[in-house]
Amino acid sequence: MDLNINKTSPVLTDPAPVNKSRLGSSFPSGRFMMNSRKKIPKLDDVRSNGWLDAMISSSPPRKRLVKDFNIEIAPEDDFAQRAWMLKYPSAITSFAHIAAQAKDKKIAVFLDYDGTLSPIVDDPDRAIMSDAMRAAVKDVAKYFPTAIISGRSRDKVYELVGLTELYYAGSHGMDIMTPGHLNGSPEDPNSVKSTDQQGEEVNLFQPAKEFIPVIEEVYNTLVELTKCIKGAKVENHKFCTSVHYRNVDEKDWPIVAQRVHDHLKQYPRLRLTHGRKVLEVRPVIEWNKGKAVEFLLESLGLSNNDDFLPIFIGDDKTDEDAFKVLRDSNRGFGILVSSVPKESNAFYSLRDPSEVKKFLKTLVKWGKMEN
Ligand SMILES: O=P(O)(O)OC[C@H]1O[C@H](O[C@H]2O[C@H](CO)[C@@H](O)[C@H](O)[C@H]2O)[C@H](O)[C@@H](O)[C@@H]1O
Repeated sequence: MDLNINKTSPVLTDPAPVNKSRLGSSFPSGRFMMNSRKKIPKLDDVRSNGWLDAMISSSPPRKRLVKDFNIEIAPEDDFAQRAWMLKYPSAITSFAHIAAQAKDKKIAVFLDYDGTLSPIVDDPDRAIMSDAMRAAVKDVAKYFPTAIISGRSRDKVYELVGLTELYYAGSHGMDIMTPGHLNGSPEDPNSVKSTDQQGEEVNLFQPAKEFIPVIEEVYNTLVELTKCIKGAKVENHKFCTSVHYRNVDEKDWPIVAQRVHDHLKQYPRLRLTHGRKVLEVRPVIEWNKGKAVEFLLESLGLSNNDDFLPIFIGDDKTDEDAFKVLRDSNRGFGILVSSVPKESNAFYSLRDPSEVKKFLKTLVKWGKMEN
């Protein structure tokens, strides 16, 4: 299949947020928000379409160190933080409320990886989960069906987590593995039988299968296009590809953005989304982490609202799709991992992976009492 025929711009579905304070930009933030009837805009200059601003604001500001006193202060004022915490209360201090919601139901746990189970670090290959976190996740899986849904490739996230007790979905949910005995969706052309690392029969659901060659092609070209930009790193996740700029000098960010945008103009069936200091190239298909949660709930037999309470814990924009599915369908809820105020479709919050671990341990204690 030729995905390379139309020479118009890639379709962007995530409008880039505008950070006016950093660049003094006055461009409207919704400029690239579009529906099928609207004309696809040209992406001629990343400065003028908000994407550069989005790159700058894509990671929470670091805490400021007051050198003389050796103390850290957060850039946000206390009042804003407290107001935000009222809107998104801590899942730890609200645990009694969560337990009350879960009464007579079985909890299903969905976890993001980067920034949730492992702290954000400069080198994506060194985003290692601590042994204590691994033990907490393993314990959770003893009491509750547990799945990891990551932007990374499924193989990579399995390698990092290393627990056989969990379900795994990689590439933002475009690669889902479920146990073979669950039958899968035999009629669905996106479903295939396979075997896992232990040789067990599994079902793979891969709704973006046809994009594998084009993602490979784009990955290879993006590696070439960014190889002379110091600090840039491109990852191939099989169904999507990421261009990291966390370690690129800020003055070179426009070059990264421009090269990625320019290259994608020739791929109308690919879109660009934005994570934490990373640009992500994804197929234009109606699939995301929210759809993956729905798929897993359905295929694992957990979709009856009266019996199951799904919880999704994540830190990034792509996790919002899952939070939204849970909020809109009024079943379960999202927990946003963030130490700074952010608008979210989640109901609760946790500050960082260490609080995620604490929450998971609390969940296990409660699970033990209930079982
Ligand atoms: O859905 P996730 O599991 O959260 O994956 C999202 C992206 O995570 C990784 O990048 C992020 O974490 C890196 C390690 O801490 C960090 O260096 C990078 O700046 C973050 O964007 C992963 O490398 C990406 O490919 C994933 O898409």
